[in-house]
Amino acid sequence: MTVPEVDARASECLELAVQLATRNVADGGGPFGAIVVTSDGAVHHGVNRVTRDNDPTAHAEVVAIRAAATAMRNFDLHGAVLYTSCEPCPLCLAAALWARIDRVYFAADRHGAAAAGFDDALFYEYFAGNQPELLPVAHRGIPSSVVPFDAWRSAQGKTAY
Ligand SMILES: Nc1nc2[nH]cnc2c(=O)[nH]1
Repeated sequence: MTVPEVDARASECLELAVQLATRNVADGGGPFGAIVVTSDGAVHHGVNRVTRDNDPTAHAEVVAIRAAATAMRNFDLHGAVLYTSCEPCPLCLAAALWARIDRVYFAADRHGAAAAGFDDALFYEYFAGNQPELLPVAHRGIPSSVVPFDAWRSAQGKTAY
């Protein structure tokens, strides 16, 4: 069942994300825009800044999540919604999970991104186990690997996340 007010808000927010994405292309950036609406109703913008900042992690969604967390002075964005011009890539989806965002709405999908030359769909294939050669990852369980976790478990006054 759909809730009309929620759906109206989603369309409006997605339109804004798409406008940010389009404007970002005119400004010399990638064609991605996102907003995070936090639990207090504030709207936090993000656009893709990868090439401008030489930061491969500066995807629109990540930039919006960082802006929201900074403004909220909290790494936990429980109660927030992410609206993005394009389906979050695995990096952006992981950022939303770590931020404890409640829900995600997207406009274009990974196949639209692929048609524009972006590897979002390919990286989903990697995580599905279908493209292992893209990035070989090896486990070497050296004995000291447990030391940081032991330190964490016994740390007093830590901030868990
Ligand atoms: N969803 C999304 N996919 C991307 N692929 C490359 N950059 C981006 C981005 O900023 N957002």
